[in-house]
Amino acid sequence: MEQYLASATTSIGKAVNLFQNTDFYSKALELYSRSSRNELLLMGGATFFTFYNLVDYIKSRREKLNLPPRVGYAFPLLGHLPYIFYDSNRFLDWCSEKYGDIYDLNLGGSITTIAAGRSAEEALKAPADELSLEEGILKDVLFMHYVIDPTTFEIGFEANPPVAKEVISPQKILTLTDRIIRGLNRGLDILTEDQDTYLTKNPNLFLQRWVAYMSVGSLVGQEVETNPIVIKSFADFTSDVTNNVGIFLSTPKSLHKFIIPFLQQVEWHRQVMRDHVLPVVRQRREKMRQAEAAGVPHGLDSNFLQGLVEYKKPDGSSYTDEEVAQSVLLIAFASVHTTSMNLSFSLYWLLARPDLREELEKEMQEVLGDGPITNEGLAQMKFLDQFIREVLRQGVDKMANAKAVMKDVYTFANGYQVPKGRRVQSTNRQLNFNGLNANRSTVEEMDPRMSGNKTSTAPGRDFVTFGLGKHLCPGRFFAVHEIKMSLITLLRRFDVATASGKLPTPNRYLGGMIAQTSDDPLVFTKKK
Ligand code: HEM
Repeated sequence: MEQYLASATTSIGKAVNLFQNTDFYSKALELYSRSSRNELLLMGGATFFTFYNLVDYIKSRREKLNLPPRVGYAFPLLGHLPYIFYDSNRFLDWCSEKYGDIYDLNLGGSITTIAAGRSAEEALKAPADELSLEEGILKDVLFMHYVIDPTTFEIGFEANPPVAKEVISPQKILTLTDRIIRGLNRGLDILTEDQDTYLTKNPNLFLQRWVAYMSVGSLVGQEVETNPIVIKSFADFTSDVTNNVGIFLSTPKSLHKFIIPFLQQVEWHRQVMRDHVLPVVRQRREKMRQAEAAGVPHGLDSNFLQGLVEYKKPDGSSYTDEEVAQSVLLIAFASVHTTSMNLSFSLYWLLARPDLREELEKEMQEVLGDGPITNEGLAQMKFLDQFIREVLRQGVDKMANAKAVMKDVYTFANGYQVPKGRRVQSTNRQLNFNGLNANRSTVEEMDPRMSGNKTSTAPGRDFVTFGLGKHLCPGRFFAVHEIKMSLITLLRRFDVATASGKLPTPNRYLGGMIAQTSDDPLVFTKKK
């Protein structure tokens, strides 16, 4: 044993020496000094995984499965993370070229299967009882089960998808246009404090809140569309959950229960739902009872909350008033961050590429002139749609949609097998850019015209931002509709610029893989 430890220590020592003599070492030091708190926590978390996953690693090597090839050249403890931090585009493109559509990476000791090409499509399309996003991201990474009870999760996965398909279908969203526009104008007035020049130091928070202003009326209902507390809860729920992720990842799971009471804002969100949404659910159900007794239609507006009020479980029963009210938090989770992030990407792309902004403004003038935003006008704005599709394609993670294997073994069509509990991630940016991360990876190369006649809500092999197959995002029509109207409204009402006066970098990558928006402060100056 001692001999083994001595030789292990010597090998680690050699590897460390080797590492210190490489170009990576100076890059790593530079990265460390530039990294944000979240990035460092992410790295810390990954290092902890080394120890957690040791048992799983040894077990999976012993199993007689047709495992995907393991990529070589891993560093001690950090595995392949240094390559991903340093140049994820080149590294992932090289992995695909050398190992094909499926391979295993060591991410700080945690073995993760990376699915590219056809295998990625397969992973994206897999049913949740085989590859589960709920287990792979929501529980494993975001620790959502600390804040969301099992029934609310059930509503999120069983009821929300069919309700969304019904209430925010491509046809139904056209009836929501005026309500969304009212909400976004109201939100803009409130958030810019009606000032002629407004500086936002935290643009992403600004955009999250703005998206909540425009969404609450259409998704929850007109009863709460101007309620500032519901809007704040709807806007902030996701960031209140995700802000704690780095801390959880860097702390052993056995200690989580001690830190939860100090970290979660979530009880406040639950109380808001009880105080402000529960009475709405009760009033609507009462109205429905009265209408049914009188044999007349209830006449209530169709929206997400109403869809859940009316939703019947497979056994014919309904969710309780309280369960329906709490599930609004999961609607906020699915809709606010995703939409505001892509709105943010869009805005920073327009700032980074004045030529694209000019082209969009030209189209706005030609189609809408000084008239109102209409569904007919939006349908004619081809460049806007091409631009948003391209922004959505650019804005995905390089290793994305982490799904946990739920069966004893998940077998891919090419015969490779992945054991239960292992996480499978798909190379979404590569997929979106025809198999190569390197494609259109600079700001200058971003090119909306490459979308041709493909639309921003139609998924495809080269457009997996909304997922693929059974779990394809049913909220995509609503999200794109909101982003389009927000951009037009913002450009019409304000001159938008970075406070620094510099061109921003629209896409950044946390840890080299997770897409992040710019956070350069913005100045909004009212147009006369
Ligand atoms: C740009 C904005 C959005 C993006 C990029 C996005 C992305 C996604 C993705 C990738 C999935 C598939 C997850 C999987 O593979 O299991 C998904 C599912 C889902 N999204 Fe979105 N989403 C957006 C906006 C919205 C909005 C606005 C809503 C609702 C108002 C929504 C509701 C849902 C629901 C309910 C599901 C689950 C579908 C299912 O499991 O069958 N999303 N979304």
